[in-house]
Amino acid sequence: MSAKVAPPDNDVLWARGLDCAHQGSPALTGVSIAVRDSEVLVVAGARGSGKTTLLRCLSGRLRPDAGEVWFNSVPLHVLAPRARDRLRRDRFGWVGSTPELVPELAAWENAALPLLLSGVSGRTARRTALEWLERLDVGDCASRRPAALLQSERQRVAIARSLVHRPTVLFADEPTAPLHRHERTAVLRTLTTAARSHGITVILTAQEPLGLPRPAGTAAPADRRPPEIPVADRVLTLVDGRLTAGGSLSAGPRDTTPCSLSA
Ligand SMILES: Nc1ncnc2c1ncn2[C@@H]1O[C@H](COP(=O)(O)OP(=O)(O)OP(=O)(O)O)[C@@H](O)[C@H]1O
Repeated sequence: MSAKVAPPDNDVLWARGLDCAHQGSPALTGVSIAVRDSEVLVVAGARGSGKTTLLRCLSGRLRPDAGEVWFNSVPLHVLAPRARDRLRRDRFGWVGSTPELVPELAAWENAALPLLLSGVSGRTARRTALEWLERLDVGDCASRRPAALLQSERQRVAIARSLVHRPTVLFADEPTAPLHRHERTAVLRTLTTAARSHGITVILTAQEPLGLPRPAGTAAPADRRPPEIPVADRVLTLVDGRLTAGGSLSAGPRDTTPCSLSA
């Protein structure tokens, strides 16, 4: 794979022509995407449309069969495994749709892991982890192990862990999937508000219709409209492994579709 052209300066993450197949079945075909610094981007799509595969390729977890992925001026697609792992540890955060916590560690230790692994002192790591657990309404779970927590509490701990080291980019793959419906908006709001206040770029996947903007002209009258919570600056849609909106790398006005989530 060639790596001759660096991405534009204002894009923190940039990919071109991504192809990725699982056991011969194409999951991504010719996907190009440019992610701006500090934006909250939703990648929407039906089940099996390729959202997880795209996030895994963009975050260096999975090497695409073809195409380029750049993080700032670093070509992730040709980076040696050790350098890629270090970059993922220090600059990226990941939270998936099921919480994967270390069973032997308390909630605060799980949340503090990215800091402890990068050499931050135990005391600072603990204090910072506790702040994030409080922010995610699981401060009182700090000393418990994952087995003693509800699934929704475990997921909040996993979200705290994904943000604790203030990553440059947070990859959030359907992060509210294990939560009850009434908890989802609050957690999404906490996640996106925290990311915005720390300048963290977020790429968030959602199944339709979650996260999609209301079609033009179909807004309910203001007095009957549920409260809307700003989630994303932009929404891109994947259909059968192809981006269908806003993913173009060509020059010109960018897609700036705002996105809200009805509570
Ligand atoms: N490890 C794998 N082995 C085989 N096929 C896979 C694997 N991972 C994904 N696929 C297939 O690749 C396609 C895209 O899957 P992917 O998980 O990226 O989609 P998705 O939009 O995230 O779906 P979901 O919302 O269900 O998580 C699907 O057809 C899926 O069945």
